[in-house]
Amino acid sequence: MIEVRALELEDVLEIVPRKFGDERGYFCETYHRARYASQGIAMEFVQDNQSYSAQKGVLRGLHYQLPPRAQDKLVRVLKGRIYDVAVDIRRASATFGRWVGLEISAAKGNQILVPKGFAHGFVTLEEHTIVSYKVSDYYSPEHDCGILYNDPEIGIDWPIMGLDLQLSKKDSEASPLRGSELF
Ligand SMILES: Cc1cn([C@H]2C[C@H](O)[C@@H](COP(=O)(O)OP(=O)(O)O[C@H]3O[C@H](C)C(=O)[C@H](O)[C@H]3O)O2)c(=O)[nH]c1=O
Repeated sequence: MIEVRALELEDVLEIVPRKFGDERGYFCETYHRARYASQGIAMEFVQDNQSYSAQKGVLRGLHYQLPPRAQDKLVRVLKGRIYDVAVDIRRASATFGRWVGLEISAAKGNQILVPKGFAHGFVTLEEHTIVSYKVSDYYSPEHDCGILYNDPEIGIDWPIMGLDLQLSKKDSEASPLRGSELF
C-alpha cells in the first residue's frame, strides 16, 4: 500500500502511498500509522502544518528545531510542486553538511520524511502551491533555527534558474552552517 525508498542520505525517505483511481478521480490513504511504522516511520506526529505560497520561487528554509524539541517532518504537497531539500546537520554524522533534494508534487502524490538532525527547506516550482506536513514535536520558537539556503559550504543545487526568489526576512538573514547551533 506504500512504497518507501531511502534517498542518497539514507535516513531521508521518499514515500509514495497507493492511489486508487477511477472515473471520478482518486482516493489515497496519505498516512497510516501502523503501515508507516512497519517501514521505519514510527515517530508520533503531534502537529499538522500547512503553508500556501502564491508565487513560484518562494523559498522557505532551511529550518529545524534544536533538541529537546527537534522535529521529524513528513511533507507532502496538496497543490502544485516543490523541490524539497534536507541537510544533515548532525556534527558526528559521516554525511555532515551534505544535502539531498527531491521534487514533491500533488500530481505525483509522493512524500518526504525529514528526520530530526536535518535542516529542511523547499522552493515552490508552481504558483498557488500548498504544502502540508506532520511534525513530531510542537512548534517551539525558542528552539527554532535557520541556516542560509545558499551557504556555499553546503552547495545546494536549487532548481531556481529564471525564478524570482521570494524569502522571508528571517531566511534571507540566516547564518551559514558553521555559524549555526547544530546537533
Ligand atoms: C513553523 C511554525 C510557524 N508558526 C508561525 C511563526 C510565524 O509567525 C509564522 C510563519 O512562520 P515561518 O516563517 O517559520 O514559516 P515557514 O517559513 O513556512 O517555515 C516552515 O517551513 C519550513 C520549510 C520548515 O521546515 C519549517 O517547518 C517551518 O519553519 O507562523 C507557527 O505558529 N507554528 C509553526 O509550527
